[in-house]
Amino acid sequence: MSYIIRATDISKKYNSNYHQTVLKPTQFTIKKGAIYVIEGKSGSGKSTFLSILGGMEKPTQGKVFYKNYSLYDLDDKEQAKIRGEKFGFVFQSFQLIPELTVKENIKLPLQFIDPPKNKKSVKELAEELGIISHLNKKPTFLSGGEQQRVAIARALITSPEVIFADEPTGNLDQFTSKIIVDVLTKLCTEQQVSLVVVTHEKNLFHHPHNLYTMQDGKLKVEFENV
Ligand SMILES: Nc1ncnc2c1ncn2[C@@H]1O[C@H](COP(=O)(O)OP(=O)(O)OP(=O)(O)O)[C@@H](O)[C@H]1O
Repeated sequence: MSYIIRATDISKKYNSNYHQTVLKPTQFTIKKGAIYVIEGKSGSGKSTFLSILGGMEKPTQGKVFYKNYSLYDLDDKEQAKIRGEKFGFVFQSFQLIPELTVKENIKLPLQFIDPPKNKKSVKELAEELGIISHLNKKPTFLSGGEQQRVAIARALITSPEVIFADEPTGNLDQFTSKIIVDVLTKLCTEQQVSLVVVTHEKNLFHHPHNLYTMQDGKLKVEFENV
């Protein structure tokens, strides 16, 4: 199989605002280890698109296939299993649990899934991400960039096949943003994890294999290499 995820003719209208087509009919394929960067203005539909691909928002029309499975035709439990075991998520707001230590935050997704094969240990990931000295601290004692590293470790701990990152540098200064993008793309490339990133700042990405712009719900291909 040449893809991990394939979306066919997906489009989206929200029930609360049915006259607006937030995502116009779109085809999209995610291949192993490839990097996809999607840029666009606020409100153009990027997060909606990412949520549909990541199994979090059912499209109004069209299908999303994870391998041979039509994701939204599976029952809730099966969908949750694929999201938990095969996908990782990184958000603008980090979404760490303040009451837990860094180590506990990183390990959290493992509680909900079958033990993954070839999993890296918390220590290995923390070393690669430069947060080893913070493992026993609570996240609020860390800088924004450090918290996002913790979130990246949490996304990678399950050995996912795809990471979906929604504005991962949206809360970070320019210098820290660059470091976060570099570490995220390096780890995904090394581990052959596909990466789909929504951003306002495409210039942070030096070597995306594929670049798109979203404009009023229409996805435009800038270039595709993989
Ligand atoms: N749950 C929802 N219900 C109704 N409308 C929504 C919902 N979520 C998003 N929208 C609308 O869909 C459009 C696209 O929103 P979306 O969040 O996908 O854009 P975006 O490009 O990611 O924006 P941003 O960069 O600000 O996050 C916007 O007009 C938004 O108001």
